[in-house]
Amino acid sequence: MKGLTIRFDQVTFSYGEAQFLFDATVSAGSITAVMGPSGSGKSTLLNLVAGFETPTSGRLLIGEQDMRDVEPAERPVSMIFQENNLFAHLTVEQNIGLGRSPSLKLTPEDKHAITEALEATGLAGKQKRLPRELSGGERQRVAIVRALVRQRPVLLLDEPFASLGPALRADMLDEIRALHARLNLTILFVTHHPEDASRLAQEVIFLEDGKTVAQGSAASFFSESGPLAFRRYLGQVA
Ligand SMILES: Nc1ncnc2c1ncn2[C@@H]1O[C@H](COP(=O)(O)OP(=O)(O)OP(=O)(O)O)[C@@H](O)[C@H]1O
Repeated sequence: MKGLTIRFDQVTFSYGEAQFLFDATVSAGSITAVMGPSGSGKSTLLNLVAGFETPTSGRLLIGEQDMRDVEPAERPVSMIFQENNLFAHLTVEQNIGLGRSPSLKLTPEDKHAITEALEATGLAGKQKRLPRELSGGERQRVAIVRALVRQRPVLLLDEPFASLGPALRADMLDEIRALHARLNLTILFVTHHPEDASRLAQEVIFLEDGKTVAQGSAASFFSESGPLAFRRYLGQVA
């Protein structure tokens, strides 16, 4: 699998009064943190990539393809949310199986891929459990496995580890990094935690008031010459 470039070419959108203008490029195979104050539009940006919302104007490209008429299910994208990623009445195995086949008609090849993914992520032995019989961290791990067996080149993470404690969050970030090294996906992740962004991200996109106001390497963002708006957000300058 190979990650794809995501391009926001003057993409506009609105929720009533809330107006958005996104202009940014996410390089193929990179890990990019999407940061900004609460309400600045981070989830909205991800929802546009996933196709849950449609731009009013401008173009959104994944790879070379304009996503205008491409349904969410057809997009080369998987998304993981903060919580409620899993169906409560389905087992771990079935929840992951949905990543391969929405009707759960699984081929031997699908089953093999699922078993392999369960083993690679330390979930082997738990495949018959229901989500409520797992810890919060394990549930998110199942959501990650389901996204991975889908084999889509773009992975969107909307604060997926926000409800986990710091040590577990750090472990999960390390897992994401390992998966990225193995699969070379394009990963776009929303976080409120600067330490998570500096731990995982190569690039940062910073939003304010519904706009992409700065973009650059994580190294430059977290240096003293980082964008002023970002440093203000971090509380490093008045
Ligand atoms: N479905 C919706 N209908 C109407 N307004 C919405 C909807 N979703 C989001 N908004 C508004 O759009 C703006 C941006 O919301 P969004 O969730 O993208 O921000 P965010 O940066 O992800 O915030 P947070 O960090 O708090 O999760 C907010 O003003 C929000 O109230």
